[in-house]
Amino acid sequence: MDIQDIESDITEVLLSEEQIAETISDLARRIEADYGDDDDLLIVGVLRGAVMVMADLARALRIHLTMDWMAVSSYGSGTQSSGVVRILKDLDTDITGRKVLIVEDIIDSGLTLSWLLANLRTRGAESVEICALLRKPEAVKVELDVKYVGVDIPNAFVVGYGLDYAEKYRNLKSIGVLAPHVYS
Ligand SMILES: O=P(O)(O)OC[C@H]1O[C@H](OP(=O)(O)OP(=O)(O)O)[C@H](O)[C@@H]1O
Ligand code: HPA
Ligand SMILES: [Mg+2]
Repeated sequence: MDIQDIESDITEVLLSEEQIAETISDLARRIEADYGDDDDLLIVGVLRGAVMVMADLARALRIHLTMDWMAVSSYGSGTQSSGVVRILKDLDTDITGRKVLIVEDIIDSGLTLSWLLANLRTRGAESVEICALLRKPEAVKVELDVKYVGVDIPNAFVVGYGLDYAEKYRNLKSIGVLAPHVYS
């Protein structure tokens, strides 16, 4: 299978490579306006979906920061959240007194971030905020206090730029709606 075949599994491109870059840049400017060099900002990427957002957002931010990672999973290999969040890898950093910004690829049901936010807020950080590239307003099931959202998207299963279906498509440069023929 070559790249041409992968892209044919996308019915509609929601965000092109250029639109993703603009969105990340806008997020970075807003984050910079709220945090300065002295804030000792710790950005926490949520593996594995947020890898691309983390890599690009970190490079777009023109302030000092440190990076750490958590791995949680709630989706298994399907397209519906199980609602059961598992920690697969915890932080290596003690976040007591730190300013923490969780970086995510997508808020779908919101269950993953709701759980993660509650978990990190028990650890004595000065602040814990959320930055998500995408949000599906029609799919969100829980009230979630999200400080930075890139783009609101329709309630369709999307892939690319870190987002997967059964672990594939994370390497697409754009974000698009997965074609129904892929499910069957
Ligand atoms: O708002 P929710 O309905 O909770 O869905 C969002 C979460 O689901 C996906 O991760 P997943 O658990 O599939 O693991 P992955 O990041 O390794 O792809 C995505 O990367 C978010 O972390
Ligand atoms: O639309 C989605 N695509 C890929 N992974 C996801 N995890 C939650 N929602 C999605
Ligand atoms: Mg994820």
